Amino acid sequence: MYQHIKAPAEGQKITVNADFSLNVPEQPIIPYIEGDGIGIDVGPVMLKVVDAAVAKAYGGRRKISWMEIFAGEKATRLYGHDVWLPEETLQAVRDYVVSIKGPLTTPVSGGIRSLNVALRQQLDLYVCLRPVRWFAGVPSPLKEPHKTDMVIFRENSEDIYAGIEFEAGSANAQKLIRFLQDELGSTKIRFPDTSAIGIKPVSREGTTRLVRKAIQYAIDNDKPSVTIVHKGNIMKFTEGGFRDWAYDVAQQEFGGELIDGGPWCRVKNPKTGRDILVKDSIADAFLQQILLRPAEYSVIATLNLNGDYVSDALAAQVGGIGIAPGANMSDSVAMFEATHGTAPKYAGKDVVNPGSLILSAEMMLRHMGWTEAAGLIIAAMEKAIAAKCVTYDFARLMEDARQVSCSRFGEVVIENM
Ligand SMILES: NC(=O)C1=CN([C@@H]2O[C@H](COP(=O)(O)OP(=O)(O)OC[C@H]3O[C@@H](n4cnc5c(N)ncnc54)[C@H](OP(=O)(O)O)[C@@H]3O)[C@@H](O)[C@H]2O)C=CC1
Ligand SMILES: O=C(O)CCC(=O)C(=O)O
Ligand SMILES: [Mg+2]
Repeated sequence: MYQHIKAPAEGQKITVNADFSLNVPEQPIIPYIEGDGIGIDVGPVMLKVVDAAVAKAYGGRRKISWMEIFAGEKATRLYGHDVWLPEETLQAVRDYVVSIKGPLTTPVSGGIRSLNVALRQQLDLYVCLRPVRWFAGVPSPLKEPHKTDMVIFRENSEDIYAGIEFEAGSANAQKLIRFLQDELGSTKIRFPDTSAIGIKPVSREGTTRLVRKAIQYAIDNDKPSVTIVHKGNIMKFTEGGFRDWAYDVAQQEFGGELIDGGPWCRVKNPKTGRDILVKDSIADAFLQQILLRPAEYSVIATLNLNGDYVSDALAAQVGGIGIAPGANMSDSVAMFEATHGTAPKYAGKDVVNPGSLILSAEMMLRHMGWTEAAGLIIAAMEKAIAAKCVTYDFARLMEDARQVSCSRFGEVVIENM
């Protein structure tokens, strides 16, 4: 029994088999978190678009029973002023297997730690999957935006995001600094009295499970390459470890053969017989390569912070974070979410682009095997964009665009199904 979550009267849970495949009933219950800021704008539009696509694709045979669950500011209003991520929300995400969320606010400097990161860590959603591709007609700063077609596998459970940080001047920061100096011989902390300290855990286990998913994705989707993005020249044991362990996965688990003595290697795709090139790139150079030579990159495997930067940078190449979807996944549980944040200045104004959350829902439908409904959403969005009927973010970059509101864009997508 839940305290504030109301389970719908109709519908069943999605369940997971031992091999992690899903049993999806005809009327699955799917939990959703509305989110803070523009969550109130994009959330309802996404729900309407998905319902319309499912109705159109399956003529009433299939239907989603949405179940609102709570996090962020809305949770504090319901559960108490300090309850940002109620235990029953985590439980529902676990129990119902597939869910979707809007953005959640994280204050800078003080205040609560990220609820987004907490959801990922507490549910061990270790893959942050962010596909980036261009839709015809979307305004882009690139001359050839269609050449950007990548899928980011961002490690979602480790790195600087673990939140092991101590404030400058605090007793714990001082204790840790003294330990580093006295016990570990560190002489490199430039201003020990006024330093804040953060710890960056990166493990072989965390790297291996992420890279395994990335290479398997390349195999299943017939992709030409997997690029390991890291800053291992500077952070030798964390980011450098990530690179070395990633190559180990390619060789030891997928039979990768070294090219010219390595470390690049070639994995034979058992499904197609084609080669998958496994290579690496140092993160700063990678950020210029994706602008200058995007066609050379396909599947990207990277650490948590790099993945955060790279996903917004790549989104900009194909229209911005207003249209960039994503998912947080473990082997069994998947939580879909927009790549963008709460954009507070636009909250409640019905102006932002709901495309990112709609496309995250499209990924969700595909994950459930409801590919016909997913296909309808893609085709309808393409038509809306081709007709230049777009929200402000695209309209300001397009000639002769017809600017529409967030909710109207959703209606146009539905009309085009
Ligand atoms: N997963 C999550 O829940 C995430 C949460 N956040 C949180 O969100 C808050 C705000 O973060 P901030 O860094 O400002 O990043 P945001 O993504 O919220 O917004 C940055 C800018 O991106 C553009 N933008 C974002 N969403 C849309 C959209 N749907 N349609 C069109 N344009 C969009 C706007 O650009 P313009 O001004 O040019 O119109 C906006 O000002 C922070 O608390 C942060 O922690 C951030 C990222 C992810
Ligand atoms: O948790 C946050 O507030 C920001 C997260 C973020 O930027 C992301 O997941 O891309
Ligand atoms: Mg981000």
